[in-house]
Amino acid sequence: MSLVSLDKDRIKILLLEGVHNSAIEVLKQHGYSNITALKTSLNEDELCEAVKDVHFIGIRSRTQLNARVFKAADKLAAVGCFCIGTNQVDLDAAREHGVVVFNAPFSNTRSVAELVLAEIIMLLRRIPQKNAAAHRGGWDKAAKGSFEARGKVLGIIGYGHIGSQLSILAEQLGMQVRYYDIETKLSLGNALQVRSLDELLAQSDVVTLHVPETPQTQWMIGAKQLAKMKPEAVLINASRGTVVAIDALAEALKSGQLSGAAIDVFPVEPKGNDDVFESPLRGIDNCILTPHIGGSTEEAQENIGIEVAGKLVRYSDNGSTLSAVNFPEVALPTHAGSRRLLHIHHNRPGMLTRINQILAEQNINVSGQYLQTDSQVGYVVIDIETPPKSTIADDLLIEMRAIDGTIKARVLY
Ligand SMILES: NC(=O)C1=CN([C@@H]2O[C@H](COP(=O)(O)OP(=O)(O)OC[C@H]3O[C@@H](n4cnc5c(N)ncnc54)[C@H](O)[C@@H]3O)[C@@H](O)[C@H]2O)C=CC1
Ligand SMILES: O=C(O)CCC(=O)C(=O)O
Repeated sequence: MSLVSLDKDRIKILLLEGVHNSAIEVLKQHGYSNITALKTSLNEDELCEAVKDVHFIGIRSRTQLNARVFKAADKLAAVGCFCIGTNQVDLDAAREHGVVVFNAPFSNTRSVAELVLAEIIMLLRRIPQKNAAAHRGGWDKAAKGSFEARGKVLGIIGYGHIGSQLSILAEQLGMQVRYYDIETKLSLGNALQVRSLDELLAQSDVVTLHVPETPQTQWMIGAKQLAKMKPEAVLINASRGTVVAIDALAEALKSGQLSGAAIDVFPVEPKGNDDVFESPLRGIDNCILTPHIGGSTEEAQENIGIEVAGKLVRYSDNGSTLSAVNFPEVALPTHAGSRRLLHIHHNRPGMLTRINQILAEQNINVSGQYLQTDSQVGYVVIDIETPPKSTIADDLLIEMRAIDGTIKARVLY
């Protein structure tokens, strides 16, 4: 019996935060049946307990996978982020533990762009406050302060997959698009890139944020930036909760400095649907609050489930790391007729020599070898020809694990 490779039904998979059923279907189609799926995220202590025997974990944006969690997860091979953002994962800690992290870089982008487009119209027409008044028995039919989107300036911060799709949709409405991005970008349609954030804030009737969470984007919109926006402009944030200083925004909305806002993401978000949502923005009528649902459509979630589960399957079955966000990328053919060993190590001189020495000493016939490195990590995949039922791959693995500098080594099913 194999010592170190696992039959597929013993490979444990933990899915959190209501990952779509499409993911479970893909995993099952490929023979993975040992799946636990939970609707909520888990806190740090719960995670440290839950990940102990887990080989693959699937999360969305809420679950924080930090260094302590990776330390507790000694069997973990890969993380699937069933979303775009990977800021909730300590990617360096994952790599140091030989854990590959995947995400779904495009599948929910259209959903976010559509929601933002709808919010632009709602905010320019002052629908949030009129809606709130009507619910209280009020009747505010005045046109004052309500505008068409046509001809207005939309300022997009972050012209990536979401920002650029929104740009096209907004032009269909007759909006003039300006954007600010730290990179030089291809402007779509008639959009214009501006040179600074301040320039964008000063020109725009609507400002919308589509940047990742990074040290540079943290609190990039605070009281100072809000003061630079046009009087009565509106602000939309469906990127990350740490990008906008919420207290400053609440002030700007209450004082009428901004005419409205739509916020989908918050510095602290509830763990699951049953938890209470706390925010200084609660109760402010001219603010649309949504529970981080920019990407929550049936279409997006189904596609993300298929995409990320597919990446986990390819890594588990083949060792393929194509499109990993923290790891050297290797696209691998299937390995029918051979056993495949994976060796993940600190990128230092001599590692490949040591691995090949072991293979030579054992007189192993290598039918394929693949190596990819980044500044920190080396990833070697070796296909060997062995007689059926031979345990030679397992013996080799034990020797390879003993090489100084090894982070993780395994033999594939
Ligand atoms: N509310 C929701 O449910 C969702 C939120 N998101 C968030 O939206 C973000 C953006 O998504 P994508 O457009 O797909 O990402 P992307 O990576 O395609 O685009 C991000 C853009 O921001 C730019 N950027 C980075 N730092 C910047 C800075 N300091 N100033 C200006 N521009 C900067 C980049 O150069 C890039 O063009 C994600 O990172 C995620 O955090 C994504 C999907 C769903
Ligand atoms: O739908 C989710 O859980 C998170 C969406 C998101 O923020 C992302 O894809 O980065």
